[in-house]
Amino acid sequence: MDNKDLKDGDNGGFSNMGQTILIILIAATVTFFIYSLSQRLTGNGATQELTYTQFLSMVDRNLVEKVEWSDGQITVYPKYNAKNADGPAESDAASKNGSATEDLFSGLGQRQGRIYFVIPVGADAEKLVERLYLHNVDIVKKRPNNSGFILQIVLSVVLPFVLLFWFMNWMAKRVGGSGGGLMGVGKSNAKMYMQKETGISFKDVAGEDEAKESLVEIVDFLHNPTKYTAIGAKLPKGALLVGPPGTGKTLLAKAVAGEAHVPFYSISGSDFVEMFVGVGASRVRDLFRQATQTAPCIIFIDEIDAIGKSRDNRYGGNDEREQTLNQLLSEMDGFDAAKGIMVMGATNRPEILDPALLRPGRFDRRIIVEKPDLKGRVNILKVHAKDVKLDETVNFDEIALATSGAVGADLANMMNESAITAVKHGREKVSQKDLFEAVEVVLVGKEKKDRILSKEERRIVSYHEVGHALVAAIQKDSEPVQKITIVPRTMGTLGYVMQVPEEEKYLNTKSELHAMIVEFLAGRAAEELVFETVTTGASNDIEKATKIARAMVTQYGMSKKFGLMGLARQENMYLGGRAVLECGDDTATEVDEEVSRILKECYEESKKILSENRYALDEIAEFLIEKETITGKEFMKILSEVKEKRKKELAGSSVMEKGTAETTDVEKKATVEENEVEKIEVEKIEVEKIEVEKIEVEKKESTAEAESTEE
Ligand SMILES: Nc1ncnc2c1ncn2[C@@H]1O[C@H](COP(=O)(O)OP(=O)(O)OP(=O)(O)O)[C@@H](O)[C@H]1O
Ligand SMILES: [Zn+2]
Repeated sequence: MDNKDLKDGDNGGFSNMGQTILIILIAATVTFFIYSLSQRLTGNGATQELTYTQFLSMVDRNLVEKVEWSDGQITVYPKYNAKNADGPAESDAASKNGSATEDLFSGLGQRQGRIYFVIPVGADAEKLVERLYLHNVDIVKKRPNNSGFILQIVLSVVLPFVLLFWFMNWMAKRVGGSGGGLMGVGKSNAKMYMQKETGISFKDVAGEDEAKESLVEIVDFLHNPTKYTAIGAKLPKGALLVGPPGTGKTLLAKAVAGEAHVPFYSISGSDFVEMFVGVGASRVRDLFRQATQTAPCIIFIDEIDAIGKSRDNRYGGNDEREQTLNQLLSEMDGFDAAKGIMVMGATNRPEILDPALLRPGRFDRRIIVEKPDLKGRVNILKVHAKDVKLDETVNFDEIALATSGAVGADLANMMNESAITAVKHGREKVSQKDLFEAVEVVLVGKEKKDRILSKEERRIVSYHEVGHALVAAIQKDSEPVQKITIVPRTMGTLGYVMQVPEEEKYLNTKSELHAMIVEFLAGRAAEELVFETVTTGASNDIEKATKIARAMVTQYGMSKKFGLMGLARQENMYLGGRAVLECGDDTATEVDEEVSRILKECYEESKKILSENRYALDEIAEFLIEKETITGKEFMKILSEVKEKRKKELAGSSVMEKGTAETTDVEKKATVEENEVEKIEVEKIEVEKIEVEKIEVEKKESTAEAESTEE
């Protein structure tokens, strides 16, 4: 610790010394330069001295137009082009004289009218006036004028300092911005930025009502710290904003500063960690020193986990980072909260923070900033639509339904994309269609028109996607299909099915999860069924299906084998991290077996649904190959037409017998399996019909989870 402090001091000392010398050198140069410039402008360049005798001689020769008389001196304005203008008499006089005045004049040429002379006034002022009258010289009596003098002062003294100040600021920014040259070492203002007024209020943050509620208190305390101290309350020093990326943590911190009308200091945790040992700590010190000067204020440290990682080395120790963290802790202990300094940190990995950071008197308030729910998303869209022109088709509820899981940053992005799309199509207002297009752009990327698939590939992709859609349409617990497309997108998908829930779900039943897996695997099932071969296109589907199956077994207590036993710990919950198994090796093997069993079962179910509906699969897939994109409505229409046709065909042929036999077979198998599955099977035929109608009616309530599948 001591060692570190010494080092910091050295760093600071060196850079301060260097800076001082540099300042003096630059100031001297600039002063000299500007002084000589100002001399030229205001003085000798335009004014020449004349002896009194020379002046009298000029007057006598009628070469003077006007004099300005101000205390103690006379400024002489010679006649413009005096030599030629005043006729032969003067000319004669001049040539006869041949004096110094003459020389002076001849050198002045055309410019002489603009040159004036300063001479001290002699004692015989009265006589001089008489003489001037005699020669028709205008006399202007002037009050002493200081403007020239003031200008000179401004130019030679003030300006250099202004310039210097500006220059230093610029240097500091430049040096700091590039990661700290020698001069920037130890200066926190490099990457930190300060806003006197953020101009952001709680109104600009939508859908985070709980977070805002807890922050209102902080605003009040910044407004009026004495109210709290008077009663003996200990003021909070720090608050930690915790939540997934893009949920508006930075925005909330700015809103607190904006509401309280206090300055906002912002720095990112990763900026503290430099390659020079000691720099981070010195930055922290600097930051707090500056903040103390402008208290009340807010210090916002984004990604605080970069410095605040636990010091127990479990996550990899780092001397520099520990020093920085120690400095931060001691600064937080050191300042007087009554001054109104509030330190706000943001992180999406709260579990790795050093417990010391979370102790009372430090970041003892934890404010959870969640992903927005349906209502929150609607409100966020509204906030960002403030300056966007919308037409009457726009319905934010629909968009919000289609974007479950999206955070504020995504929605802000979508709003902007939709406006760009509208412009691209030459429209003046954003329509619902533009918004949906934007949703897709954000979720799966832009259309990739230059990717040409071979004919066979297009067929495979088409069957794969229709496989997903068909299973979704037929299963009881699936979400309605909004759109099917085989236009490749920039984020790697060759086609996808977009589905829209009818309402926001906060809980999933076991049978819904089961239906999801069946649906994810349906793409691959269609490939195998039709082409008798499989492709790499299902990798994403398989990953998602496996994740759900694993969670069912290890986290949701949904497997018969393990029942309610919790077998995994969620890591990085805000970053969508994996669940880490917490069990013995033998159990882990059994978990894998169980997961594999579920997947196999679901895959078989998928294949069964598709083979039972093979006629529909073929027809819709062919239609999609031709059209590239079909809407959910079109899809449902074809599906019911095809079914109708099929029914008639079957009624008139003996094929019916075979079909029935197949179904019965599979149903028998299902009975052995879990209850829900059985129920679904039995109900399926009636449900299918009802579902189709229901979905058609409710199609207007579209939107949602685009299910991107890698094919
Ligand atoms: N609740 C919200 N209301 C309105 N806009 C939001 C909201 N959340 C996010 N945004 C928009 O998203 C942008 C990014 O949000 P912000 O940077 O605050 O997120 P963050 O949680 O700090 O993310 P990160 O963890 O990546 O730093 C904001 O500038 C804002 O435009
Ligand atoms: Zn797929």
